[in-house]
Amino acid sequence: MILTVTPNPSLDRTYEVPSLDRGEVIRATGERMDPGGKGVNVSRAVAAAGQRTVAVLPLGGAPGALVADLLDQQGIEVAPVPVAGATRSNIALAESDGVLTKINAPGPELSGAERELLLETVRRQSRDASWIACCGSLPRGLAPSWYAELVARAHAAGARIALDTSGPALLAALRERPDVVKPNAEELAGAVGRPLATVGDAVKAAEELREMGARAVLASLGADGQLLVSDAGAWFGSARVAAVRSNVGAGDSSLAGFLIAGGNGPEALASAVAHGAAAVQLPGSVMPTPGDLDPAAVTVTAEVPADRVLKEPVS
Ligand SMILES: O=P(O)(O)OC[C@@]1(O)O[C@H](CO)[C@@H](O)[C@@H]1O
Repeated sequence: MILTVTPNPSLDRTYEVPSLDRGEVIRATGERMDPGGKGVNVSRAVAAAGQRTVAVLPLGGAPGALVADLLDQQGIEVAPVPVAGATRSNIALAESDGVLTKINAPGPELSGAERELLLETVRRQSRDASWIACCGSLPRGLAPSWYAELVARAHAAGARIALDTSGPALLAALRERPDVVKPNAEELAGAVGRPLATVGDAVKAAEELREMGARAVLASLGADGQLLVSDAGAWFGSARVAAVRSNVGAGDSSLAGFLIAGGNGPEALASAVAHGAAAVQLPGSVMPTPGDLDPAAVTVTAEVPADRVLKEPVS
């Protein structure tokens, strides 16, 4: 079973708009609502692959009830932590030329009792988890060291941890040696405090994260592909993609693909790349089913193209 922990879930609202004109009333041409938050999306992708998953998340207010309903409709097993504050709503504005602007709310503030209940729920649900995926930003009330504490507790209980977060929460958790961390290019650059211009720069940054404590680094480099750097070596994976529809949740789909395939080595990287490529070709944060995957379009190599200049460099 793959357990996911999303301390700051969201009701994801996507509005399709012709274009963004600041200061104007913009009429949306379409809208959709998805249960969101990075760990929630990982659970949706794991469930879409037919594997068992449980999603732990605080839920509160009317948006929280809607998230619970939407997850129920999708057949996702949830271990909810009831909280007094309302679950946030995150807005995505999708322009017809493919540009997507996202507004992520801070989320409710968790009280001391709610924080404890969240940790206790994770502990209770961890028993038959092969992996615990801890994902996304932290809501107010959780210190940047919260993920570090979670990783330490989960390791003590014998579980493996995948961590997808950024900034101080990522840096603080590294010292507890998470089994894999999954930064995107921006998060990787932020963690090492340097720009990334080439694939080789990303490999160096990933190695630095390993020196800081990560056992393995699965880095998503957007249109450029993905990197896996672990004690067994480094691999680079990429896929042919016909047309990008939405990259919301593509990183979460990749992480799910990686964990479903064992969470280690080039086969798991190939599965991560296949899941990420399938997700960007689906609308909103729709997660791919096995029928959406195209493994033949994926290439994984141990000959990392270090000199390749990134299409989307991070300055
Ligand atoms: O604010 P965070 O926690 O960093 O990210 C939240 C979020 O942007 O991540 C998911 C996509 O990865 C969305 O479902 C959700 O809205």
